[in-house]
Amino acid sequence: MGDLLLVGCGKMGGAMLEGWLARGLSAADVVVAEPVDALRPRTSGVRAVASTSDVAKTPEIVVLAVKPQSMDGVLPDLKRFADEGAVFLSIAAGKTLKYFASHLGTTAKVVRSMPNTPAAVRQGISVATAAGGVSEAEKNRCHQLLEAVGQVVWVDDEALMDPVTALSGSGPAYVFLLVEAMAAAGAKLGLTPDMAMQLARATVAGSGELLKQSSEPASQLRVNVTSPGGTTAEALKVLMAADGIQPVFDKALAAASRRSKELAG
Ligand SMILES: NC(=O)C1=CN([C@@H]2O[C@H](COP(=O)(O)OP(=O)(O)OC[C@H]3O[C@@H](n4cnc5c(N)ncnc54)[C@H](O)[C@@H]3O)[C@@H](O)[C@H]2O)C=CC1
Ligand SMILES: O=C(O)[C@@H]1CCC=N1
Repeated sequence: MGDLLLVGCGKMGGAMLEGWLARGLSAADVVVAEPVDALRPRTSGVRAVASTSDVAKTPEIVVLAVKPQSMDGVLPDLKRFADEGAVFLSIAAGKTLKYFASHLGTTAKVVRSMPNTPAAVRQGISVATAAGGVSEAEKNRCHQLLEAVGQVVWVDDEALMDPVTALSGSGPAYVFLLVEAMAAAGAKLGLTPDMAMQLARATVAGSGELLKQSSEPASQLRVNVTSPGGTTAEALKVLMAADGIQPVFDKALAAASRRSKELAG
């Protein structure tokens, strides 16, 4: 996949690095810039430095995995790599291609993407969009990096990245909250908290695997659980009421999408 500089080795950067190494990217081809000593990889053979200013050689690809709020601080030192033709793959929420052009130069080759944390177990999904100057071969290189940790979808319309971020980028958090909420509700009905959490966790994980393996749509998998006149139907009357789960998700995703736009900065 060529030589690569990973800027930021936190939750997402670290997960992606593991995926790349597992996929056969040579450790000798990766440099990680991460100011937090404890987060710098130690065992993989990857070279790690505290700051991008310690990196002299222009990498083929620079993966930007710092918080959107840290981006202004990292880009000035990286502009020298943009000037030398490096391709930038950003995973930062909100940060637009226009933003990168204003900091790295209008000819900078930038791909904006949005992965999600199931990348840590190579079950992620990323959506990506490329600036005009990025060649098909360069897009392919970015595709390979994202594909090492899950599925990849490309879009031409960058405006879709805000709803994408709200749905799949932030989405794992909604699913984990669902586990917490189901466990809490089970405990209120008399289960011990431990047992309620065990049941909720296994139910969501198992349902996810069923969804993954089945060719049936989610709506049919739901129907398959719902015996006429049975227990599920009673619960779904509550969840699918006009004031049930849909308006809550509508509001939640709209809020996340709005925040993604605000982070454009
Ligand atoms: N956590 C998630 O679920 C997802 C996060 N993202 C995006 O990924 C990016 C990283 O997010 P997380 O991994 O969650 O955050 P994080 O805080 O775990 O990782 C960011 C890392 O960047 C490092 N950093 C800060 N300044 C730096 C600098 N000057 N040079 C090099 N490294 C520096 C920090 O020490 C930290 O380890 C964000 O832009 C976020 O929007 C995208 C998709 C999902
Ligand atoms: O919460 C955030 O801003 C990041 C982007 C998507 C998931 N986590």
